Amino acid sequence: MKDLAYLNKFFYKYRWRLVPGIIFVIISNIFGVLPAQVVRIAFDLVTENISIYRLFNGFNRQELIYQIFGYSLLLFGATVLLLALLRGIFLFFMRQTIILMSRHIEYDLKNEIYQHYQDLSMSFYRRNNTGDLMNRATEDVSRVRMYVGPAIMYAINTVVLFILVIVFMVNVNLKLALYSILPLPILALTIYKVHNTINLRSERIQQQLSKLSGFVQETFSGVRVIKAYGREDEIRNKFAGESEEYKKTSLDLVQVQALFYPSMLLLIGLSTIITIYIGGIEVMNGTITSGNIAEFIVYVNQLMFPVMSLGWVTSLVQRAAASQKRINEFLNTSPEIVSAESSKLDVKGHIKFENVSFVYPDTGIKALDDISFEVKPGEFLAIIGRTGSGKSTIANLLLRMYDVTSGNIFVDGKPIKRLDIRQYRSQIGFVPQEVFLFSDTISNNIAFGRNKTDKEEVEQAAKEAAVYDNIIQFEHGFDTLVGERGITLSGGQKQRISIARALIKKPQILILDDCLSAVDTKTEEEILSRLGKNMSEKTSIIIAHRVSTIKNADKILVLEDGKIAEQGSHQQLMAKRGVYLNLYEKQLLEEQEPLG
Ligand SMILES: Nc1ncnc2c1ncn2[C@@H]1O[C@H](COP(=O)(O)OP(=O)(O)OP(=O)(O)O)[C@@H](O)[C@H]1O
Repeated sequence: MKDLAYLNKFFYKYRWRLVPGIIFVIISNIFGVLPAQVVRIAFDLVTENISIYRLFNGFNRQELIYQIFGYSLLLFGATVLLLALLRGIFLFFMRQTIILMSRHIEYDLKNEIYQHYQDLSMSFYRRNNTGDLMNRATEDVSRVRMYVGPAIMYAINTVVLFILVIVFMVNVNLKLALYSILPLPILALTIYKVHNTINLRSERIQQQLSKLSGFVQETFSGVRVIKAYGREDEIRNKFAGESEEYKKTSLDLVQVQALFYPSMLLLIGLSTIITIYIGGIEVMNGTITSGNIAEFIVYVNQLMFPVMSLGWVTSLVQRAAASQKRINEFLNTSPEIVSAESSKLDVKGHIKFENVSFVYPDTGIKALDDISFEVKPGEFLAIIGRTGSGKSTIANLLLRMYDVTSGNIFVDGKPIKRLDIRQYRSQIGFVPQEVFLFSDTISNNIAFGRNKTDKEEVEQAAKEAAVYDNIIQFEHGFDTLVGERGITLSGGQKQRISIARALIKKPQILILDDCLSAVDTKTEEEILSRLGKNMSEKTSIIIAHRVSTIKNADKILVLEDGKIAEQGSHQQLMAKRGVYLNLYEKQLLEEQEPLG
């Protein structure tokens, strides 16, 4: 429950909705209880008037009495209607204040979580899966909303109505009051238990549904592999199995729900019978009137809803507390990478790694071991090495996705930790190994890193990435949608669009992480020669597998198991006749083999 205390700040923020909301609840309940008294008076009037009417049997006054009687009944009916109308109006206001407040809190909380997610570092995203992140920001927030809205509203409603009704009941007759509310605690407890079972089973359905949709999503994304391997039947059977499980859990839920209403009606009926029975005895004893029985029946029925909601509210609060706990877990996670506040930053592009070692915190893998190198503005650094040798890790550290385990990284002579991270990253153009394009137009994908871009800039960037000719061949050109809602691009096209996205930023430091692998050698040369012109004053770092890509680099780092095996220019490394030459000769052989 203490987890829910986090939400108190929102109650304070929206106090001018909450306080009037509570007042409206009280007023609406007063109008809800008063009709019972009107019913009692009307009932007593009926019994009295019937005897008077009979007394005047045979007199012409009887007709007059009949008329007066009719008018008074009409008046009572109209009063009940008016009270119901007033109650309705205040119920409307109650919802307009409290439920509206809950929607505002839901909005604030979602934004707060999303904002916090964005500040968290890469290791957080490695530790937690996307489904879980999404659930906490959506599903859990919805549950919390049920607490700040409906649960609070019905809880106040229940308390107010209870106090009012019990006071009225006890005023009439204490004994009858005690008897008629006797089954209510059993009703509250039953509803609480049943609700818990319903929630438990609903959750199981929800889990099974997520499993089912996850399965369907994966099989549709991997439909090519399924078809190519002829596994349609197996997949269909697996789907049928999962669906069967879903059906079973759904049927379980229906079973409890089917029991819910009949058992509730039974308990309500029981209360009414007790009221009539005990009330009848009291009427015979002359302690109450028959109108009081009618009044009590209205009270008992009025109490049903709050009693039912008591069980419901309790389970809502419990679920909200569990959800808020999960939300707090993430909100209390502080970002591992903390940006330094600094004045305006103009990156020149001088990078220095000094004895840098790095161990991935989540796996404990030592990816870099005592790495030292330097790149000056205007230089072209290439990193080459076998898969898993630590090349992408250098890019990760340079972008400060992680902090080094030991050693130092300097940018323009300053430790990287002392830079304002946002300003620094805004001056880096990074093309990751795994291309990611948003489900948006090609133009918006290219312009992603800039606040404002014009058409010419986008086109220019596309030309520099040698993808312009491909794009204009599409029916909608730069407005072509890519991804799920649009066309599927080839691997090479995707890579080049993501290069254009980095180039449009006119970065001071450009990092290309093995992003020319799906591009043919001719296009690769075209891209590299344009880069050479554009990046003449700036720093370029290219991670590659092919020696041909990096031959013209000012400096080449050859990585082996996280260590620098060799470094120097192509000529220097060839002359060394070591790892680099070995790699070069192997690749040359591979290229010639198909010909030979
Ligand atoms: N996010 C991560 N969390 C934990 N370990 C990682 C992570 N990324 C990489 N590693 C590990 O660190 C080592 C170096 O990986 P890295 O991605 O830097 O290699 P690479 O040289 O870029 O390989 P490739 O050429 O295949 O892209 C590998 O052993 C890898 O398993």
